[in-house]
Amino acid sequence: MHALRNNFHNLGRRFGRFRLYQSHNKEMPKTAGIIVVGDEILKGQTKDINSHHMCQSLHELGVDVKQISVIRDDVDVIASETKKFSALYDIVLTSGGIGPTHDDVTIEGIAKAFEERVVPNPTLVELCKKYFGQGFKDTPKMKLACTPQSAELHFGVDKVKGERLQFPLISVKNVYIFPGIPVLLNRLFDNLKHLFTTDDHFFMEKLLVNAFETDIAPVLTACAKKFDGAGVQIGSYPDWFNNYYKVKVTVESANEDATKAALKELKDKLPQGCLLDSHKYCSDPVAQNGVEAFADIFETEDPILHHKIENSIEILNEALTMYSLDELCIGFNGGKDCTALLHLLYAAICRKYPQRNSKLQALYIQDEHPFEELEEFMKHSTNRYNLNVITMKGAMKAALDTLQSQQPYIKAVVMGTRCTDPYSKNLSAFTPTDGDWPYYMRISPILNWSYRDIWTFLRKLSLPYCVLYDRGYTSLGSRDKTQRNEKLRYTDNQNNVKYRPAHCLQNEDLERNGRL
Ligand SMILES: Cc1cc2nc3c(=O)[nH]c(=O)nc-3n(C[C@H](O)[C@H](O)[C@H](O)COP(=O)(O)OP(=O)(O)OC[C@H]3O[C@@H](n4cnc5c(N)ncnc54)[C@H](O)[C@@H]3O)c2cc1C
Ligand SMILES: [Co+2]
Ligand SMILES: [K+]
Ligand SMILES: [Mg+2]
Repeated sequence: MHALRNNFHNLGRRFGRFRLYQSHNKEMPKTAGIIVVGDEILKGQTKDINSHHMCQSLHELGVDVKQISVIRDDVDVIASETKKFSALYDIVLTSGGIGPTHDDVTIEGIAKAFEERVVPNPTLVELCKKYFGQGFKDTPKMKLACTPQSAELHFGVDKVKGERLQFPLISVKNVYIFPGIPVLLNRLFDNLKHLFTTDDHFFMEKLLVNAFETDIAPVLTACAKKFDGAGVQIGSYPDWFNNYYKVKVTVESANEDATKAALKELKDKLPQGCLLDSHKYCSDPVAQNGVEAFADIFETEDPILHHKIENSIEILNEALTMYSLDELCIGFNGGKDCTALLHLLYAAICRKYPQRNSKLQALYIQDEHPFEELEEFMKHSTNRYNLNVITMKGAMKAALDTLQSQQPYIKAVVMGTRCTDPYSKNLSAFTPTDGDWPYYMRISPILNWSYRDIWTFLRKLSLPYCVLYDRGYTSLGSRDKTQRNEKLRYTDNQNNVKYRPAHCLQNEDLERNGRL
């Protein structure tokens, strides 16, 4: 059945050029190809985000994007690629190369593809006259008013203002010519969506699987084969940094029943217990960070932690009354404790200052030999919590000295210290630094949290944490002085040495086992 449909569809495609003004083959979703034009992209000077935006939007509209091609600003290359794509796909979208300078030749290339001449377009000439003034015809701006002979213009209406957009989208046969500047492209695309809308809709389901791709590959292959005839596509996308699953498996087709059947098959055949319960996993916990929400989650299951959280929030609220955001920073080095703390502090700040536009300041005293994974996690956290990270290098005391002279307005540091940390037994929630240290108020809202509390909090809320904790590390310091915790070591049934994740450590007194 599938083969038959495909042949039918290919037949349609072979006569693509004659099909242009007919509606597309109803048997299959409408297809599209995207051509990104620009030397700067091939040189790595500009990152192509336009094709990504177009793919996302087209997919939502039910259009099946089949190919993206990135090519240079060259008339012949543009002409041959356009000709090829125009015959292969129902619609073609190009991005870039339509400016007034010599290096923008997309219009010429597309004209050449269809053996047309480039001519002044009366409507565009009028528009340019209004926009640039009479004299524009003798300037390079005239290029903006020229199109291939058979070009059509599509004027979008600005959804917000209700006005006609100043410049139209140009199309030639089934090729839609977009400008390369992302805001212009997006504006045109979003206001002209109706040109690309179809009756189709893709049905997508996803499974989050906590198993290695190599271990689930046979099941995926068998399922893909079984449902191929029904047009179901199964995708497998490993995520190296997620703490809760290793692979995202997608099941998708234009047929809802087929999608559901394939999903069920996968659920039945994948190893027991490796599927993440979508009700228990939150993919964006930072967006749902209401302070009350945390405490409530733990209220019945873990009443002791519930009270610890409430107590920590009280301390943070007090800190926010005593210090302005300019005077406060969090001591953040990517470790598990300050990761939990950061989430709490961020929530408290969002509640106290819902309209704020200043960032939360974070102090990062960078080790001489930091773990790469830790640095990676720092970067992600900076974006996730919109941090202003103040990075200091060198020994801690000296770094704090420098901080004091460079950022004299900072008065207090919120820290993820716990009583069980070295030299921390006698700390209280608000303790100034010791005599020979530069003067700061140290605020420690999670002093009485245990190792287990930290993990319960992080994992229950699906908070991201540094991936090293999933690979056998239970406490992180300098790379040359930190090892995996031997208590987490085991040998699997193929005799490979492996390490369990940090949250599995039973005896929490052994947390610092891997620190040299
Ligand atoms: C602002 C500040 C003030 C300090 N004042 C004193 C003091 O008065 N007397 C004293 O003896 N020691 C002080 N220290 C040192 C501290 O007691 C620990 O020795 C140090 O944090 C390492 O702790 P750890 O490895 O045991 O635990 P960690 O869990 O690594 O540290 C506990 C907390 O300290 C903060 N922190 C740790 N390392 C960094 C870093 N590299 N960059 C940013 N924040 C970090 C984090 O909030 C973290 O959760 C201070 C440290 C800082 C950051
Ligand atoms: Co079939
Ligand atoms: K893959
Ligand atoms: Mg710690």
